[in-house]
Amino acid sequence: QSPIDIKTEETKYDPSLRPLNPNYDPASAKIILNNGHSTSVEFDDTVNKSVLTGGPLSGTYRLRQIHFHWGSNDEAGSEHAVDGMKYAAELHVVHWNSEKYSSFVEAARQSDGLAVMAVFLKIGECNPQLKKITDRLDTIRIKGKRALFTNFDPSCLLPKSLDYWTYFGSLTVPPLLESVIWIVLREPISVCSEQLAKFRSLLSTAEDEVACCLLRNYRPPQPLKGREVRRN
Ligand SMILES: COc1ccc(N2C[C@H](O)c3cc(S(N)(=O)=O)sc3S2(=O)=O)cc1
Ligand SMILES: [Zn+2]
Repeated sequence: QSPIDIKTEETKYDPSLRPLNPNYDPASAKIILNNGHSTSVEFDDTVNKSVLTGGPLSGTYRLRQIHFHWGSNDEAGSEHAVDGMKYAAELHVVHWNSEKYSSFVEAARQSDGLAVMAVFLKIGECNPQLKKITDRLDTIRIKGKRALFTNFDPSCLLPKSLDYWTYFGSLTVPPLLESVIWIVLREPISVCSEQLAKFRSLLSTAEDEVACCLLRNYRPPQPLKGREVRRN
């Protein structure tokens, strides 16, 4: 299950791991959405226009969506931890194995079906690339709201270094399917408190319900149960 606390001393260098090769077309971006549990940017995944190859992956994984996890304060919010330390937030870039499976839903049931790249958000400078997303959150405050959001390449949210840890895990949201090859980037990107506050102002409730803010949406670390965490 995922997330996990990555004990860096116990990770294993694997020379067979290749460089990550994200190749995204900004035209694939379609909408920005508040699904009540997070905010996501959904991409057109009907063709192999935006894909991730390389790293621990064999074959081509098609970009489906990106979304974020955060906490009620800047001290915690990430899902993965590094030597017990949590970051303020975490970005997930979700892909599915379009080479072996014909749909996302089918891929989500296979152990090699999904590949999620996780990027830590560390409190610091405001992030100008993230601003493109946080500036739109006031238009999708209510659960279920969506807005057009195109011409966006999620590579702009990746750190300089694409060095990573990788392990086999699960979705961190129900139905918690054990179908994810996790690729956790070692270098964080920056986010400022004001930007995080905008995520927390999203509502987990719909129009006809009593308003409730989406203050935190991270799952705590799960037991490793003998799994190996490799690094490139
Ligand atoms: C099978 O039912 C599903 C249908 C759709 C989804 N999605 C939406 C979720 O936000 C979500 C959360 C993921 S995380 N935190 O990376 O593990 S991945 C993901 S998703 O885009 O696949 C998940 C299961
Ligand atoms: Zn996630």
